[in-house]
Amino acid sequence: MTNPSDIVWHDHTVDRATREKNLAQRGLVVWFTGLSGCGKSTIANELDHQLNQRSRATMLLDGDNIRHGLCAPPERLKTEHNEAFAERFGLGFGAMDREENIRRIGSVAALMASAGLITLTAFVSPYRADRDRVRTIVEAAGQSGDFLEVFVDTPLEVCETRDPKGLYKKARAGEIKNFTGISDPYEAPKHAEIHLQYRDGTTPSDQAAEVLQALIERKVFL
Ligand SMILES: Nc1ncnc2c1ncn2[C@@H]1O[C@H](COP(=O)(O)OS(=O)(=O)O)[C@@H](OP(=O)(O)O)[C@H]1O
Ligand SMILES: Nc1ncnc2c1ncn2[C@@H]1O[C@H](COP(=O)(O)OP(=O)(O)O)[C@@H](O)[C@H]1O
Repeated sequence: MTNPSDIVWHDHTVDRATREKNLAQRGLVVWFTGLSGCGKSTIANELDHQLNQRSRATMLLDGDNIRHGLCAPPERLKTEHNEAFAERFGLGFGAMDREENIRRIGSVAALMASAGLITLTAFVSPYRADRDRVRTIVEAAGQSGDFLEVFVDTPLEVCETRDPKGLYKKARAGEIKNFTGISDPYEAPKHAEIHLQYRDGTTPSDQAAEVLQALIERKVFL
């Protein structure tokens, strides 16, 4: 057994305040959550673009991309590791696998925020407890207000009509199990800092601008 007290935190000469001063901004995590197809990736990508037009230092972590590496499924890990390794560390979509997925991403996002980056994340993250745990990790590494939850509140019917990857069709046909909104739960945030309510005709750019405005109001950068 590893005794956690044998692993000691090492403080670095270049601290967070120095990194933030050099970047002229505050590091934080902007956490997009919502159903598949609600617009998380599209809006976060547009916000990333709007921030970079203002010369801000950012990073975007996106569910589909992270599941190609850090949080790959067992089937993908099997090509480079043995079966036992792939089964132990590969992640699917059961509740415990999603919990570990969000834990890993939350830790990475907290490190990025500590580097002074405006860190955007786009994950379904359906469980409130998992998101709240990330909030705690991020705020413990920095300060209260370093975690902004953005609820992309697009109704299931709209997401299913969009079905950009054809996944709802497969889920309805029973070809995908544990599909959020169809055969798996989604726990909506109760106190999201930013609530992007669906309105017909509102563009991803409009919704990204709403989040950008919230960052400006919070003086994340000057
Ligand atoms: N069963 C099931 N449920 C939900 N989503 C599924 C599932 N299987 C595959 N996909 C695709 O994987 C993307 C979700 O990955 P995440 O890492 O964001 O999920 S989670 O936060 O761990 O719940 C999700 O991406 P988005 O559509 O961008 O949300 C889907 O494309
Ligand atoms: N206002 C909007 N905001 C976000 N996406 C929208 C909007 N209107 C239409 N869309 C479309 O909906 C789809 C959302 O897909 P995506 O961003 O991948 O969602 P998610 O990452 O939540 O699964 C895209 O095809 C996008 O073009």
